[in-house]
Amino acid sequence: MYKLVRVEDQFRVIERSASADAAAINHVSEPVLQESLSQLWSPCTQMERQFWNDFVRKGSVETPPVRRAILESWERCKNAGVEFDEGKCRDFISDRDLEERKGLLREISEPIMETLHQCVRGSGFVIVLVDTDGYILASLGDLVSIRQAEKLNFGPGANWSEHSVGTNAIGTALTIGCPIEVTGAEHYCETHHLWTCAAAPIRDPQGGVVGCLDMSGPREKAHFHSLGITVAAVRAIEERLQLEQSHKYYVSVSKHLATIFNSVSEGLITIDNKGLITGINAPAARLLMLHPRDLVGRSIDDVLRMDRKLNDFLHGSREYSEEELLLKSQRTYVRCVGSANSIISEDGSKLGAVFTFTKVRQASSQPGARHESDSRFMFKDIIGESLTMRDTLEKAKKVAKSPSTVLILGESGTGKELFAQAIHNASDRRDGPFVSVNCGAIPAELIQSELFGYVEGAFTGAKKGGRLGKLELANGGSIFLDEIGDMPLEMQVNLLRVLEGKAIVRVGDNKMIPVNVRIIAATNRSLYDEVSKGRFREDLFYRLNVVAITIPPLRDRKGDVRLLTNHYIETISRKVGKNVESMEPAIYGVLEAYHWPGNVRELANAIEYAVNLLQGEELKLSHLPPHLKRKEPVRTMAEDTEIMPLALVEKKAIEDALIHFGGNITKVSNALGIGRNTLYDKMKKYGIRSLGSPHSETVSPEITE
Ligand SMILES: Nc1ncnc2c1ncn2[C@@H]1O[C@H](COP(=O)(O)OP(=O)(O)OP(=O)(O)O)[C@@H](O)[C@H]1O
Repeated sequence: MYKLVRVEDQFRVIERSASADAAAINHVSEPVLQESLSQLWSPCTQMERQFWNDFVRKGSVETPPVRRAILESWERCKNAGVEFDEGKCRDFISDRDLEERKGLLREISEPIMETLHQCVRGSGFVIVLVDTDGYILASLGDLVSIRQAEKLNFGPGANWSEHSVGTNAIGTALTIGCPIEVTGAEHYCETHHLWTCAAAPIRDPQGGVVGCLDMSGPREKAHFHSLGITVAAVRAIEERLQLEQSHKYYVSVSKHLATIFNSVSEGLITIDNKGLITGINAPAARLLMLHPRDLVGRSIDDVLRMDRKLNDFLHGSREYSEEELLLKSQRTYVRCVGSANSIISEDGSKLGAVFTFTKVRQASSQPGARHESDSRFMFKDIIGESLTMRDTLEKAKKVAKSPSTVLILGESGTGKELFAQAIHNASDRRDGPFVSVNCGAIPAELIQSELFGYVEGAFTGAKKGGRLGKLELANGGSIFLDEIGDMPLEMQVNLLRVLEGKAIVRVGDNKMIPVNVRIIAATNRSLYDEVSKGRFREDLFYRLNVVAITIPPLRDRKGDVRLLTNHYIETISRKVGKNVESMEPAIYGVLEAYHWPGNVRELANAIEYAVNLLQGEELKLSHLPPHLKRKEPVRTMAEDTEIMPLALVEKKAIEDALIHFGGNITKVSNALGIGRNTLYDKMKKYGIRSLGSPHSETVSPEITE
């Protein structure tokens, strides 16, 4: 196979093997070329030249006329000032420009050009691909044709449009937009009269001309099939272009779909008609606590245990819309609301299905319990820059990363739940559920089923199908047990079993169900106190008290009052649609002086009160709740002191010391200035239980001698 290569403005013939690369290129010797040329390329006959002669010399053609398309092309060439006695191309683009123009068209066309060349091999033809402007992008052919082409600069980078080199199949096909063959003296330039060429424009799928394919060779070899072969090759190129465009479109649609798929907050799973998972988005994978990588290609039946209705849908064609269901993967249970839709082909057959679901977020039918709360607070949402708050935040952030159980202590309204959410959201369980339960608000007789769930028929009034408990709902995430100090004693032992065995048994059942839940408990009571009074199990206390975080009351971090005030003025005024432009400076003083028994919650309420009273745009002292401005009555020592019988004072002193030293008898006796035996005697006398078992002083390593 031979090719033309351009060295500056000179073309040279090279030989290129079929598996050509640069190293396999040889220059062709001159005598070999000359011999081949004289054998094949002969001039036109007088007859053939007559019409051309008439036109270029006399300006018109007499009978018999040449083809109309040719004559029109000649007119265009004449008007464009093309020299008929020229024909050697002088218009080239740079190599860089050529490289840039090659692109997809050349990539697609080259194999087809090679096939075409194989078909006409030995007949002296050269196959040429040009772009839409007429610049040759690639050419290949037999030696003689390539040699002949070299004389005309008919090679890559040369412009073969009509206005550059006169009437020729390439330029004319591009101009008229349809296939054409131009032979001998039909060419406008005399030097082209030795040639015959057939060219057809190449169109993209939208019908625009993107280039042209040409087959040129010696005039005597003109064959009425040449144009047909060229057109067939062009169709093959056009089909490849169409395929390429479809592929591109498909890739772009897939990318769009993938983005939509992963942008929605709902869980989304797609399956094919055999039930194999074809896609699963990140929220779905998170809810099921599985990795998408492990799911695609697997049968949905192996991955999920679904309720019967969904199962019927996936294996039949029943509509399934916004129905509540329980999804079970090998790692978790999720109570969801889901819909499923079939993907139907044009012929009505089922191609697969799309299944969407969101986790149930509903208020509990039981007081004090939420099935699941939005764990939307993060550490960054906790306002406070006082030293104590900074220390507390520091500790909580460290704890968040560990898997340990956390006990949050603090007065009401200090932000215990806020911290619990922030800990969950900073832990590696952040993608799992956060379930909040207020143990103090659930009636004792209901707490068991609330936490552990129940099976169908467990008791009168039990729901059909049973119900999941909070611990199961929190599987894979965290459960926030608020007001843990209020949990009934008999329930505490069950919770202890969960902590020890990491499994639950639903009410009315005897099957152990493994659960993987991090417990974050909170209380505003002194659990030491509760333990010593026998109201809280000591063993549970130690299980929960692995890491304790105490949130300081607002009165101990006055520096944060101003920050919180500004925060609440901004958020509350936005919420109620008021505009607070300025504030009487004395407000801060009053707020900082107040003792805030209700902590941050009380402050938020006070600001809400003030903003609601606001008329105009300045927040005034008079808008604050009156009780904030009242001075605390100054009490005398005598008034302040509660008079108690001596025995009670002694009892209280022992209890307080036991709580203070966490039950450490030696420390307590030292602090009270009495011996250990005396301490035991007094504890017995006043009926004070030690924090340890009856036989040992303590049961916990944390409370030792
Ligand atoms: N440091 C803080 N920054 C911002 N908001 C806070 C902060 N502390 C508390 N809050 C807000 O105060 C309110 C009470 O907080 P939270 O419910 O967490 O308190 P709590 O200690 O759990 O109360 P309780 O013991 O009564 O259940 C919430 O609206 C919370 O967003």
